[in-house]
Amino acid sequence: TQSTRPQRLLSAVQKNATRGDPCSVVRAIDDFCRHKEWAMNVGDEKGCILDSVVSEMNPAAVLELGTYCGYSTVRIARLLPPDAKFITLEFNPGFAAIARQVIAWAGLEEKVQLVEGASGDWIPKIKEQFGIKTFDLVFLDHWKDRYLPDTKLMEECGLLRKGSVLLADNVICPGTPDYLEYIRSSPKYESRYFKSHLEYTKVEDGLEKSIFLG
Ligand SMILES: O=C(NCCCCCn1ccc2cnccc21)c1cc(-c2ccc(F)cc2)cc(O)c1O
Ligand SMILES: [Mg+2]
Repeated sequence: TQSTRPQRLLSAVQKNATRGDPCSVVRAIDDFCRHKEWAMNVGDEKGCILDSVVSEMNPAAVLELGTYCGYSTVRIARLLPPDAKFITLEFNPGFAAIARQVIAWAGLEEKVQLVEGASGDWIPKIKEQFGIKTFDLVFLDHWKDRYLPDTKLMEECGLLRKGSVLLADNVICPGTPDYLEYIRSSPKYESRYFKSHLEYTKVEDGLEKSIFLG
């Protein structure tokens, strides 16, 4: 039977990365996606911006919406303090199965809780299911038309506190126009756009960093 792109990406990790070495996993995925097959990881250029946001925050509780193959999951988890709580949500069971193996290859399975399901279903349950009060950082990288409804849902569910940071991928390509319009005009947020490029290409894209003001 034909392999899928995520399966070929995992094989490249198992072939070229060192078990327990997150940076070698990140490098192996970037090499595969740049030279073999493009895939929708946040990539190395936007990944460095992600790293700087995570490092400066030193977050105790992180939520990632959109795991895919676990590339950004590994980038984030490798920078977290030991007792941090990190939940990553993936809708597609095939992607989730690959991501679990990529995260394990990096030796980070203890630091990440991968949950399968839809954001709209899971966000209202996170507090009681995982004993989390609020998130310090949310990385939005899932369905682009869910960024806005899910941000409003996180507000309503009390998952954001004064100072919580939302970091959104793909605000230019594929684009999240309704989310950008809302977050940039809302008095509840202080937003900043980090201009970059769509992973592994010269096409413009960027990350929108928004601080919840409470
Ligand atoms: O579509 C993208 N990502 C989302 C994938 C599906 C997420 C599904 N999902 C996961 C958790 C979850 C929870 N609830 C509901 C749904 C959920 C994406 C696309 C591009 C892209 C593609 C083609 C092109 F020509 C240019 C750009 C680039 C990116 O960086 C991307 O991230
Ligand atoms: Mg993305």
